[in-house]
Amino acid sequence: MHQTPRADPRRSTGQDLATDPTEAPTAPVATTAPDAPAPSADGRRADTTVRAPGVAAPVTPVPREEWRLSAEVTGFTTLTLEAEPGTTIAVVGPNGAGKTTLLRALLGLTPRAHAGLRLGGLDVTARPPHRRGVAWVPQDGALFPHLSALANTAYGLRAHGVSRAEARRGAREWLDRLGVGHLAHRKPHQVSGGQAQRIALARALAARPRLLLLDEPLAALDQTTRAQVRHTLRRHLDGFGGVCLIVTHDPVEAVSLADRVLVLAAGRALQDASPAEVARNPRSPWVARMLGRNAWPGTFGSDGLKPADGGRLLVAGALPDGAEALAVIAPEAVSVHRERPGGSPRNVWRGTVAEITSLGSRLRVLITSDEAPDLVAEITPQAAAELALADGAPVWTSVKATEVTVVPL
Ligand SMILES: Nc1ncnc2c1ncn2[C@@H]1O[C@H](COP(=O)(O)OP(=O)(O)OP(=O)(O)O)[C@@H](O)[C@H]1O
Repeated sequence: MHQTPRADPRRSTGQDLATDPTEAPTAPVATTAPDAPAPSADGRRADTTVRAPGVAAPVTPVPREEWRLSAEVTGFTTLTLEAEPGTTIAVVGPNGAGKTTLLRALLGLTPRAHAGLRLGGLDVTARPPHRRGVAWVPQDGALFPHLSALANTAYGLRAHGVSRAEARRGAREWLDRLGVGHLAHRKPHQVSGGQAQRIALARALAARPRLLLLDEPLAALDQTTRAQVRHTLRRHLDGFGGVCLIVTHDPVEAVSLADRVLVLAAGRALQDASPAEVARNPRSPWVARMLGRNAWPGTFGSDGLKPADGGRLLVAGALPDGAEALAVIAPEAVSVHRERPGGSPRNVWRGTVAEITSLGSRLRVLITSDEAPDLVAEITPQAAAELALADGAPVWTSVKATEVTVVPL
């Protein structure tokens, strides 16, 4: 699992964009904070020089700006949140847990919770939403209805004082990156929900915030587009020097994008740990069901995926040699045996039962192995009884190649 906050020298400063026409009817805006240098047109490069259109970015990388997050939230959602620059946190929890309230509190957009907020060394608590250096992509995207996709995306850059031509070029790049460049001149009502979401994401990323808040950013996208946009988002987050909070109900999104998973329940933090830790030791049945996936990062080779924690994993389909990917395996897809299973080619490992916990009417069995990373299987109590499973019991596990979801990293 890619836990470590990512270091990338190529990045520029963050700046603000906070939009919610419903709660901020006086034209949601992005303006330049006095302490913020102008951004580059390229979201992945640290460059505080405004360039003429068509002029290539300087090759000399300059150190990226880094924005540590420190938040003390009180109200319906009550928690303390500290995160190093470059950390991506998946915010998960059942409906009504307070996920959106947390994001709105960080923006200063709700009376239901208050956030004391420091970004980098700067206390932005007293600032209005649009001066905090926070970008927010709400569930509905909240695009300006009267502006084209291009103008929506260029808005944040323009508000930084970037020239019109430069802002449009930067906006065009982000729209292209997210696969909606061909819609640049359409208004929001002329695009589909999924396209609008990608435009909203381009607008937020183009604004280079110090804190990025994404409320189910991939929810309206079909499976193929979702994989593409997730990949783009991941690449961007790799070079992002701020903190990103992503509200999601998609476990694959959580384990593939996030360094940490913050589980909320009734406005409180139930768990805040790495995806691997939350998957291994979920603190509630809800978390177990939502995120209880096995997630193995690894590198592709000629004979499948080589997990970083050892072993080999056969998967259906292939990525180029050397490609990094995350293999996601649902615990229900893991078969547990007392004898070595035969049959068609599949992933088979010898292991030992390390822990058995109940999950509603099912059991979760943690199996450790010298041949593969830790694996969680979910089986019925009846199956566990038939296999005479107990802590320390020697077992075999198997997973069909077709049951492994591969997420390119
Ligand atoms: N404006 C409001 N006035 C009163 N109660 C509200 C308001 N907005 C949200 N709530 C309540 O606050 C709680 C938390 O809501 P919130 O939208 O933060 O949850 P969530 O975790 O984002 O849920 P979901 O997954 O459904 O989006 C819920 O019980 C909700 O009904």
